[in-house]
Amino acid sequence: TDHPAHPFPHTHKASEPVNFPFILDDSHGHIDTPTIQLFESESSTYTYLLADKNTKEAVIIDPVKETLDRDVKFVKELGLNLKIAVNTHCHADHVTGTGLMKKQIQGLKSAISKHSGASADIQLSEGDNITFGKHCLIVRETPGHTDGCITLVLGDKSMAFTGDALLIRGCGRTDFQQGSAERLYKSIHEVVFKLPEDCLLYPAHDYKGQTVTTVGEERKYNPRLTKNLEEFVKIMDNLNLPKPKKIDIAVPANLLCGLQD
Ligand SMILES: N[C@@H](CCC(=O)N[C@@H](CSS)C(=O)NCC(=O)O)C(=O)O
Repeated sequence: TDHPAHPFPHTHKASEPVNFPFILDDSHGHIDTPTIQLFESESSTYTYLLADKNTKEAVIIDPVKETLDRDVKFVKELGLNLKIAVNTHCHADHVTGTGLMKKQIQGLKSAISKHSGASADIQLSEGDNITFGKHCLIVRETPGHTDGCITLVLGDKSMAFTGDALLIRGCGRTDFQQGSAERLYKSIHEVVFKLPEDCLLYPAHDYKGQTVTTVGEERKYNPRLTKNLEEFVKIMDNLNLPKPKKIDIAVPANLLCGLQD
């Protein structure tokens, strides 16, 4: 395919969120795993499409209802066999595109953590594998932003999709949906920060145009998670963020795969 290669090492210099597909660089050994990072601008959500180049089996992470047509078009244009649409948690700020996507793509199954309280074809638990071709995503439970938050780690640990647990130089808020700053701190330090230093981390959101980070960078520069637990809890208790605008629509809808009228 003629999608531009993602630059390595990344620089975080982009002033606008990347809104074009990229294929991972040969040197990272993933030339046969096309990975596409897509952006939904209203909720600043990243959706990821990963595929095995040979078998064309694919997985989509965190699709958004508003960008359903775009994502389905990508799947069709790339000739992918999209097997699983996985949500990293029950989102509070946007409605998932999973339920509607299932209606358009035959055989597509939805997946979410069993701790999310949401309905899906597959209820995921710690250590489960989501396979696509010769690749797999390993489910790691990273609660704290919500009870049912998961981080999806590529089998060789070269990249991980952190949902709202770890954001670039930030983290998910912990003031609703069973949020707990203590649990989030433990999840990040005991799961995400234990991944290899150069493991690429892809979040579910970014509000500043940043697209990717690494474990090493976040361990060193994350302004919240480099603090001790007590200071972290204080920071999280004082974020004073306004409630997500769509929370009252999004949460009930996402408990039903985004299909509530
Ligand atoms: N303004 C947005 C919501 C922004 C927000 O609260 N983001 C969440 C993740 S989506 S629930 C978050 O955890 N933010 C952490 C942070 O430090 O910004 C809207 O109205 O939807």
